[in-house]
Amino acid sequence: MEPLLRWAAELGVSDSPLPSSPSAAAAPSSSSPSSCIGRSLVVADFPDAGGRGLAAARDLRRGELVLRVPRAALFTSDRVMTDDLRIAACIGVHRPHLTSVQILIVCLLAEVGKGRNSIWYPYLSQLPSYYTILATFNDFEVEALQVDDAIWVAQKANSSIKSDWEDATPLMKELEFKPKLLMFKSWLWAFATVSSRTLHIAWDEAGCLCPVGDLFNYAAPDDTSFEEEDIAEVERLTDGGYEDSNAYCLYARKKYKKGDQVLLGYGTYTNLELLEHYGFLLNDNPNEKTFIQLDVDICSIGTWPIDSLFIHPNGHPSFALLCALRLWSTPTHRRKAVSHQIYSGSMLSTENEMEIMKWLISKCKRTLQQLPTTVEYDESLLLFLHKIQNSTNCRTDLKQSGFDQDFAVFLRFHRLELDCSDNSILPLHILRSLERWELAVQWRCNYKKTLKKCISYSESLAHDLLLQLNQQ
Ligand SMILES: C[S@@+](CC[C@H](N)C(=O)[O-])C[C@H]1O[C@@H](n2cnc3c(N)ncnc32)[C@H](O)[C@@H]1O
Repeated sequence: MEPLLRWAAELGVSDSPLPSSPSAAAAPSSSSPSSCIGRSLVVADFPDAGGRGLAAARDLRRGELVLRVPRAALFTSDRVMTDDLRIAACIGVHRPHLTSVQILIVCLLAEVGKGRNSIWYPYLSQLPSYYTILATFNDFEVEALQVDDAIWVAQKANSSIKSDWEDATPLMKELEFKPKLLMFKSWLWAFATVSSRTLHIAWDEAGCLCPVGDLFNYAAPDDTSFEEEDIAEVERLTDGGYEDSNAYCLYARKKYKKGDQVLLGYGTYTNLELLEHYGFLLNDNPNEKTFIQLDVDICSIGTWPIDSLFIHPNGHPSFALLCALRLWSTPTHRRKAVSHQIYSGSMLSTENEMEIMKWLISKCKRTLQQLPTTVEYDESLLLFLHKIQNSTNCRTDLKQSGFDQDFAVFLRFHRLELDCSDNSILPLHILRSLERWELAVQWRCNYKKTLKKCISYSESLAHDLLLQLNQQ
């Protein structure tokens, strides 16, 4: 990490507030030219929240500038092409048939191919060696998602990246990439790097790679994290962006105590989207949306977009889903008469609301029954998967777990014998597959928990409605 921080300092990356800021004068001069950070941020490990990340080196105020990355340090395709005219010439010929993301990936792989001769080497050598985005899931791991929609998203992600790779291969051959860099595996690695680490810039849809700035881990944007009393007009409400000062500027979105992890809000993603683009998910994601299979007549009944028809993490149906169900459960000849009431979000009648709750209960129960495993099973499997990844004696741990059958299927998929030798540590590719399997189980388990919450919520509401009916 030190070579990266030194290299970044030479390029002007800095976590020091601008000299005009009063706190700059007051802050101790702890950073040295050998590192671009140390005054506001330090690199730290957060095993339960993203692994390597950035911690506050001192108490940070909300809205404070915490990192400036000048344009000279941003990895963009135009920068690579300005520095390497051969790459620029080849890309120029193929550009009309390629997207900006494909071009950035080719530029990234071209620089990786230069090894130590690349001016980006200190940065490239600190990039993760593997990723867990959905497109990297093998068939076993995709199957473990269990829910058709999620399986479809994973398969589509993989096939679309494969097709991008095929389209860009003639260009990479023209650039005389080494055989290893021409492989789909390398393309997938570069795609995942771009997907999970780029920041938005106005002049390139693919975004930019931002050395050191891409060490911030993610927290779901959640308005409740804002402390009203801290809001001053001059303070920033965004995480950051490319500014007139020709630098990417990143700000603290809230107050941090020294040692806290400083987090960025990458956007409002559901867990499936987080998994698809970033390769992780949050058990407590305020932006999670749980979709259930809805008949066409429900989906098309009103003007609500299909992606607004979902269940919230607390089990409540979304406003649009509730409205759509109210309309759908109204006899056709009465729909026009009640549409004003429906669109304003009002309940139509106790009977109508009861019917909807009963429908939700039965729909969620049927969905859960059709899935091959229960929440309880998934929870124990998660404990086992966690344990086995850290195991120094997998045979014993396996025997005690009760998951030997599942593990046998997993190993058979990888063409490995079940008979792990005594105190063997599992091979690296198996450990990585276990990590992705765990993510798939975590995703489906959260999905099922939300359906169970929806059942409880609907049952309790139906119970209250029944009491109201009886009192009438
Ligand atoms: C921009 S990088 C952040 C730095 C990264 N941890 C590293 O070591 O380079 C984004 C990646 O960090 C990980 N990550 C970020 N936030 C996370 C979180 N809250 N939980 C788990 N992983 C997270 C994911 O792998 C994600 O794709």
